[in-house]
Amino acid sequence: LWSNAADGAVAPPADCRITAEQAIRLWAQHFTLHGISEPLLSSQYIISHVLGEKTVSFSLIMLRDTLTDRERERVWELGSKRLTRMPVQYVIEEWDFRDLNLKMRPPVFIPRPETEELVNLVLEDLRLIRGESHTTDLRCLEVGCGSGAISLSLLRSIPQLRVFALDQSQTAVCLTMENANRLGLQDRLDVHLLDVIKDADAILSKCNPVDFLISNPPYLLSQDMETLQTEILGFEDHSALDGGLDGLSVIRPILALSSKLLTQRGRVYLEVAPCHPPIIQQLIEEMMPGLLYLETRCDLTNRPRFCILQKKGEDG
Ligand SMILES: C[S@@+](CC[C@H](N)C(=O)[O-])C[C@H]1O[C@@H](n2cnc3c(N)ncnc32)[C@H](O)[C@@H]1O
Repeated sequence: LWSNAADGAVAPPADCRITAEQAIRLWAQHFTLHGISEPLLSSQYIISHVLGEKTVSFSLIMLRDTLTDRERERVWELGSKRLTRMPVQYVIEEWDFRDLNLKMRPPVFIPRPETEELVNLVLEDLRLIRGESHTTDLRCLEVGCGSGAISLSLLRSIPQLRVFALDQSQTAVCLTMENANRLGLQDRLDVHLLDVIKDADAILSKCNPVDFLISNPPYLLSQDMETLQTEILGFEDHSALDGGLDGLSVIRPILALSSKLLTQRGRVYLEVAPCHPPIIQQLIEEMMPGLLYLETRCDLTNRPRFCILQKKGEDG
């Protein structure tokens, strides 16, 4: 079953009858043998994808009988890609984020579960501030939109929302637009190729004012980059991850921009590293008189990962 093709990929077996369940087991074993992380899940995602099932409904594929020749070839083709340590999300070119199915393309950052928590937190906070009011329009800026996961989730959940999304990567900008078009959410979204460090004036002229700003910026300390998994280091855009010496190289300009862009009492929602909340709070209290540090929230594993800030009103 594992004869190697000339390019090192695993060749699909000829004349082999194999069920979906057997294929899952076989590939999970093969991944384990080659030190691939999450071998069983990788195998399940690939085979579900090839069979056109939603990534979550693994039990359904157990009911499937023998794979067709085409399906088997495709499984072997995608399995071979995973053997190169390519993340499974890039292998199957799709990933679910909350209730959205998004196209994935290397090296655009793969959305993580913590960011679903960030979106939930924002939706809950907006409900508390605005009540159930559906009449007033809302405007939001997302810095570093990647595949569009955050912006598109917010647009799907809030019908009165208009989003300005920006990213310094052309591939990310294109992928966000492609995902918006696939989901029919493009009419309330403007996506710009802009760098929050270099293009503050352009951002102010295109997106001003906004009711809230949201970002999952690159926040890893450069020294921690080398501890990342081969899957991440070898395939994902490093500028989506590396936040410089103190992890704040993109967060600082976001804060500076916020005080200029936000409407009175407008909010900033940030996903950050666990070491960042007290540093950001101090930065704001000492250097940014227009902003107020409201609170730190923890993720599901109880690590302090989200910061909520507010622009001060005229009365302070
Ligand atoms: C951690 S990823 C988040 C992507 C997406 N929001 C998500 O949560 O899946 C950070 C994103 O910020 C972008 N980025 C990094 N530096 C930036 C900068 N200076 N200006 C604008 N975007 C930046 C990266 O290209 C990347 O897409």
